[in-house]
Amino acid sequence: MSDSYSNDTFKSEKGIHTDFTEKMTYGEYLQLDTLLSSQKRLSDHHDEMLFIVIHQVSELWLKLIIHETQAAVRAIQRGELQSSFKMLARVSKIQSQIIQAWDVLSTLTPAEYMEFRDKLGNASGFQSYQYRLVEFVLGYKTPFILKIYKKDPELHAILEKAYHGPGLYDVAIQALADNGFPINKAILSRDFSKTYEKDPTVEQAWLEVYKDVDAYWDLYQLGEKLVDIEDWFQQWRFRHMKTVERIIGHKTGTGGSSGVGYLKKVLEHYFFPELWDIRTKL
Ligand code: HEM
Ligand SMILES: N[C@@H](CC(=O)c1ccccc1NC=O)C(=O)O
Repeated sequence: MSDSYSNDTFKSEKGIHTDFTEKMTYGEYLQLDTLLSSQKRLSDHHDEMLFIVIHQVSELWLKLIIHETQAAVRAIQRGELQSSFKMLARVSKIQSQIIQAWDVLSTLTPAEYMEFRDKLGNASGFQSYQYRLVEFVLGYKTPFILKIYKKDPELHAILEKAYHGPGLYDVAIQALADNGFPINKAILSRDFSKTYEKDPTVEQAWLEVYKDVDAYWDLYQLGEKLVDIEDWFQQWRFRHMKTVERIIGHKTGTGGSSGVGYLKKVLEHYFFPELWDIRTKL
């Protein structure tokens, strides 16, 4: 199945190109012309290349995270938990890979960054729509985010769809209900465009799953896959915050936020709260 938000196959009106693939080269298949001519520095500063490449690599990995997570949501909805585990495990591996990028970026000194920072204008990672799609599929819905994309109707529509759709945790909670756990009806039919807030029936269900993992092995595996993803996500947020502090200290962000202060605040958010709360109770 193709991505729900991007054009990801070589297609003509007749369908996927097969005649073309016979004589195709490595570079054509990977569209290296486009990919490798997309690193355009705005300054002639040597280190701006590092800055661009790190961001582009991160965006490519985000693309795969979205592809895998959206497919995992659909698999869980179909009750195919085993197949979702494979995709969610892949997501965690990508997350661990993305985090390594901070070590490379940390070789950029504050003085080097300041030599080209003013060229970035008001652009900021804050505007990364793929990052927002990941937050949305993980269930974090911040109302002011959609407004950023008002001037781009196509992008706005993609984000709006994800904003109003169920997140990974919503389908996991539905799986708990489908397996006989008494989940509050208001949670099952909740407005998905609101960030999830914890509920005692969901906590009770996860508690029972975690107390008897042999009886509920699949649901336990699902819970642990979600904990892995949240754990890595928080590590990414933390490394971003620390790398930013290391490079620009407490300067205000180009996106208009307080900078490090804002990034520390976001760290307080939990995606799957009950899965963390139960640790204290087990
Ligand atoms: C020198 C390197 C970097 C600096 C100084 C930096 C700084 C910042 C700052 C200050 C913010 C807060 C918003 C603002 O006011 O601009 C922010 C947000 C953000 N940055 Fe970076 N950043 C850097 C590298 C990266 C990289 C490599 C990525 C990877 C894609 C990234 C992705 C993001 C995202 C997604 C946000 C939004 C976070 C949220 O709203 O929770 N940043 N960054
Ligand atoms: N917000 C950063 C600028 C920045 O990092 C940035 C600028 C343009 C494209 C991507 C960026 N990366 C992440 O926020 C700053 O305040 O220096």
